[in-house]
Amino acid sequence: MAAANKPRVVLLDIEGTVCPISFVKDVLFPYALSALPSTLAQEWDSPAFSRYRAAFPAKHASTPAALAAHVRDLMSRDVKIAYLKALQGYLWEAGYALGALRAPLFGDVAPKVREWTSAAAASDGEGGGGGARVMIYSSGSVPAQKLLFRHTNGEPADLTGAITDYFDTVNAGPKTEPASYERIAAKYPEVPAGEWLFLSDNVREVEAAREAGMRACVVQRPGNAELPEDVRGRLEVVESFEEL
Ligand SMILES: CSCCC(=O)C(=O)COP(=O)(O)O
Ligand SMILES: [Mg+2]
Repeated sequence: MAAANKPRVVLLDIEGTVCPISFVKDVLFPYALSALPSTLAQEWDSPAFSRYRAAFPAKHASTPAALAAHVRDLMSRDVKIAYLKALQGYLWEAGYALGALRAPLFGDVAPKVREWTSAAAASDGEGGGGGARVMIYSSGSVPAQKLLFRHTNGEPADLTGAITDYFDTVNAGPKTEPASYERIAAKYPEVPAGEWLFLSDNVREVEAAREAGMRACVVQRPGNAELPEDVRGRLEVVESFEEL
């Protein structure tokens, strides 16, 4: 990337961008579904669990069976609604803690994140040295994002020390709306929107970030759906962070 194009903040999507979609669909989701029945049976009235239950619409949270059916329905349709995402994060906690879950980041991710952030630290975050702060914006809840980056397949496994901030649909808004990216950028008024780089597998998210004035690239990873034909002609597409 030419020096003039160096971002001061890199904002990363998770699923399909830093880790395979299959980790979410074939590992995280089944883990949550398998932990659900015992969690509902043992923790229904516990203070730790009841705040997740209380966030569900009352008609779907009247009994453990009703809530389980609603969660299964939402997950079968991959509905990215905040109360489901919060519950998933809670269900994954034990899996990460026990070592049953570990996030398989693509090989280029951790080295590039460390390159961006160590150069940013060396230049005091002011840019010019090729460094950038790294932040996350995912439909997964902020606690779920932190779990994922604390338990990666890397060595060391914990990448959270390199990540400055986390955004989800609760604190930023829907990922396909430009206003969400404006809200994120507004939290860091010292960095103009044009000096942010958003990376995502989702074309509509990339378009929304661009509408908000950010530079944004589509990340096309193994296992992602094929991109519509016109995308490569009108948007930047990368297959690895090494290209950045
Ligand atoms: C960080 S939690 C696991 C991922 C997840 O649940 C999800 O919905 C990911 O969506 P993304 O916006 O990162 O594509
Ligand atoms: Mg994604």
